[in-house]
Amino acid sequence: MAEHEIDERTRNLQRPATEIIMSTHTEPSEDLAQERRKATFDVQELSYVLNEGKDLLEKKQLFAELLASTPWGDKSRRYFLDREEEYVGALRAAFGIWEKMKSEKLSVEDAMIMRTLVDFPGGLELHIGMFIPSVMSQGSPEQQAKWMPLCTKLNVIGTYAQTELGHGTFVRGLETTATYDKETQEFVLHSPTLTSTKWWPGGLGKTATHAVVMARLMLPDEDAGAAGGSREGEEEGGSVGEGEEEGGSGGGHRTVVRDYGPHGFIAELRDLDTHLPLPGVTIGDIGPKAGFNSVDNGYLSFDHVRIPRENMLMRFAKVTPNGRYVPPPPSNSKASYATMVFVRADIVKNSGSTLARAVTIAVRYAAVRRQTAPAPGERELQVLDYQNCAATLLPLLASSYALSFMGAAMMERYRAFEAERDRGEFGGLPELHALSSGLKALCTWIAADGIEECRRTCGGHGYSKLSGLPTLFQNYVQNVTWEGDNNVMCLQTARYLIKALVGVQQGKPATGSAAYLNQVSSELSPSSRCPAACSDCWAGQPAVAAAALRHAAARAVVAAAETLRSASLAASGGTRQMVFEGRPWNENTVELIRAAKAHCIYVLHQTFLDSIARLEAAGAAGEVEAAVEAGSAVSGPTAAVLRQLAALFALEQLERGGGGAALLEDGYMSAAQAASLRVAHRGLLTALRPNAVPLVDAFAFTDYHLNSALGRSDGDVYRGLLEMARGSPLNATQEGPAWPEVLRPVLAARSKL
Ligand SMILES: Cc1cc2nc3c(=O)[nH]c(=O)nc-3n(C[C@H](O)[C@H](O)[C@H](O)COP(=O)(O)OP(=O)(O)OC[C@H]3O[C@@H](n4cnc5c(N)ncnc54)[C@H](O)[C@@H]3O)c2cc1C
Repeated sequence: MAEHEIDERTRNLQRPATEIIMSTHTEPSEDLAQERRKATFDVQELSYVLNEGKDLLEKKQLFAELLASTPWGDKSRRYFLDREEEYVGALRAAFGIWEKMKSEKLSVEDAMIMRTLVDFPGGLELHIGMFIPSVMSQGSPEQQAKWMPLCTKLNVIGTYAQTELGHGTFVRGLETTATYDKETQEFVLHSPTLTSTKWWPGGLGKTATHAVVMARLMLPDEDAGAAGGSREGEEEGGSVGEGEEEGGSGGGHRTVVRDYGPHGFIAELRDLDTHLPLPGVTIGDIGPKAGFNSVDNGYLSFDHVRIPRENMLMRFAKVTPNGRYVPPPPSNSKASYATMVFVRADIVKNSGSTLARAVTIAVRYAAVRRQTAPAPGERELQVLDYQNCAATLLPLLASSYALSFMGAAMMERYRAFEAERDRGEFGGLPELHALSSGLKALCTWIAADGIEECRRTCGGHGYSKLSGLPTLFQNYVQNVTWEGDNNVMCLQTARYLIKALVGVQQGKPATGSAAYLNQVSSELSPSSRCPAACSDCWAGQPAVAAAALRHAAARAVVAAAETLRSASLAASGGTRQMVFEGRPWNENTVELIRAAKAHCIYVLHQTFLDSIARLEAAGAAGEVEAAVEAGSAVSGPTAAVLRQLAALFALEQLERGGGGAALLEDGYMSAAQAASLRVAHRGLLTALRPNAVPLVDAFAFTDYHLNSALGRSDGDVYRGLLEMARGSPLNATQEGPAWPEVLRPVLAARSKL
């Protein structure tokens, strides 16, 4: 930098101007410290609840320090990487964790914590998240014995290739085929159309050596061949395929095959020494995406590629050496439902912590960001004190708590189900499956939309990647699509709810989260009215808001069922039988999705209230200290704040989420009650404001995990921005990379003017 000397006269001239500025200047760190002094509850106590106890919380903090000191875990350049660097860096991080796991004998759970903290999704995601689980859940004992050691030693890297260019949601429509050759006891994998090209699988582009490929199983149909024709509509296969051998004439021989639908096959894609694609395999990266660019999502097609018979995953369905199909036992569908429930419960769990990260960043920043002095000479206001900012951030804070409690409850329910399953009981599975599907959708919608709202509330600095929010959103938003598009997920829940309602009407009680449908006739009777007598009731009596959400859910389910019933009339030939497919279903999906959402909102709120009651009851019992450290108890002041959050969550759904409008239309709520609900909502914003920063602190995210200039726990946001910006590759030289060849020639022209 050029020498810059300042003489004393210049300094003296300027000094009074600085004094004017400093008279109203504030230190962000001091603002944040001041916010923390306002807490009305024990932050640490709540941190233990949100982090599953003191031990786990301390472990996370220790891991964060350890990871920050590794070259592959260092995040200082994270926001400046180009695509290639991101891809390589994310893989290095994944291998780094894998090495640590071995060298320090860490558990899988520890490695998963590290993976969350490093927060660098890479080419190994699908190996861990889908390939290994597929081998474990769908592979026979022999297949597990063969593939698992290779997987855990990283001798092979796998992915899961289901989605194709032409099909995702409709799995039965996949076009990749696996045709059995009895003579060689091999399957021939083939992509017969452009649209059968596999598209999207993570790690497929440049990392994976193997994939579990979902392909339509085609077996020779001996009977049809002998008869010289095809047999349509038979049980297992569903449809019958018929084809001429490649080349047409082939000695005049015709192969007749039966289509048994999609099955999983392990296919080797790349040579293990050279990493080049094997003959007949076309493979590559699908290019840049809205986010998640450190992952090499890929494309793949097969040109008559042979794999051994043993590579079909055969824990359930089997193909014998002579090409006979052995169908899966009925327990197969239950097992695969159970796996889906687990994955979706995990997504629900992550939705809470992801939204909480965004809210932590935005609330801390809004508490130190000051704009607009109320009067000349006064300090500008913290933007969190503007009601519009509070009205955005505090309900999102409430949602992050609602989602976190829901995630913990879903996991608990899944574990309870596992115990039942081990006793051979599957009765609770349909309800759990329906619930996890709808909650997957609702929670990921709330989280994804919430992150973006947090970003907008941070003004200009929220648009900077250094805030952490753009990357968080870009990487998270895919959750509304993958593992089942959210609308399609809601439709699964709606189907369950309507069937449960029909069951109730036929005298079969609904159970679990849908049990409220048992009282649907009294709930929706003309005399059923909202009990809120004043605005204080909405905020202070949890049962009032809970009743309103329950009524909204019951009304939405009944409305969807009535719509479907009348649409079904024509399709069912006037029998009044519900039709759960085809036009009656497809032309009414808006009402059906609405019903699923209303149900899940009710469940989220109810779970929030139940969790608080349980924590408070444990806090009032003996052995409190141990229970608090285990994260299973809170004291009265903490429970009181949590109840305010639960109330705000409910009122937000009623006031802004559309639930209230439905209740007005229904006649359950009067115009006066709607007005008092609004007053109560605004009152809760004021009541929760002093605890805003303590409540985000309770999530106890480390600065390493947040990687945000705006979310720093010390509040020193402007220094944070400057420090991080200095790392920009554009700042590597003072004149910048365009100077020599682009800028200089243009600017040099000025001397010729
Ligand atoms: C980041 C990312 C990673 C992925 N990773 C993998 C992977 O590793 N392996 C893999 O195999 N796949 C992967 N996928 C693919 C993913 O699973 C699918 O994109 C997803 O299941 C949605 O299917 P689709 O793309 O066919 O959407 P579509 O089904 O085409 O959806 C388009 C629209 O139609 C609506 N719709 C579709 N069907 C219905 C219906 N029956 N009723 C009502 N509405 C309907 C949807 O709601 C949506 O609005 C990934 C996708 C993404 C974005």
